[in-house]
Amino acid sequence: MISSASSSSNMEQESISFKVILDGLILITSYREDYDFQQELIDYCIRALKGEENSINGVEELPSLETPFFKCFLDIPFESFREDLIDKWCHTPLAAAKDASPILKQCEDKFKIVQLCYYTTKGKLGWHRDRISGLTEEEQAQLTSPVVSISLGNDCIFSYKVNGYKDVEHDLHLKSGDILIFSGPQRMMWHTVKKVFCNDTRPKTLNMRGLEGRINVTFREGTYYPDNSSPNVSNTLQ
Ligand SMILES: O=C(O)CCC(=O)C(=O)O
Ligand SMILES: [Fe+2]
Repeated sequence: MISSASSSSNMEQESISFKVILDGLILITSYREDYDFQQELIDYCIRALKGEENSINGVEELPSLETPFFKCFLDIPFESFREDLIDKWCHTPLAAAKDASPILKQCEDKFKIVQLCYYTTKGKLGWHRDRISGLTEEEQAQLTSPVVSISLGNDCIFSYKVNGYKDVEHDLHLKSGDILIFSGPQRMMWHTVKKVFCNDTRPKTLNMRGLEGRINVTFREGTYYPDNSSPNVSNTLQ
């Protein structure tokens, strides 16, 4: 069952509205309409993706994954990402969501990594859970710390399963400016990016510097670790 709520904040966003999709799974939609706010993050991400952003590309050799349909920096240290953007896009929405979600409030924030991915309009991401490298299976299973995931540019279909890989799937249509938070009981849910829509789904006022696809930024506890236990999964991240 989906419940909606909103919360006031004294930051740039006057009111943050969100849907509690499930305990621990929250969708914030109120950043959608503020195009200047989105553009600032888009500009920063595109500079980083093109190797022009010193705070990210200048620090060290960052591992990246690249296919014709996908480019991803998996391992950006949290402290290298611009601090004001972390406040605006991670801490502020998370604090507002915590006010409405007691389960999220109980989850400890442990942000260490930013993952920045660009999907072309043919890009996809296979079914996976956001496991963290360096942890045992038991430790993975106990993860509850929030993952804050931002969509920018074209729309996509993000699908998830609540009770394991064999469960039924649910689709979410994510739009530019949406923030999805998963944590607590949903921290290890299976999820996928099924489809990225073509160019005309993004707001025309947003400038993607000629890129036609979608950007995803996630703030998370650790570096992604491939999910080898998934049966018949073609996972772009592996
Ligand atoms: O692009 C998205 O919305 C989700 C990406 C994702 O699941 C991941 O990078 O682990
Ligand atoms: Fe993921």
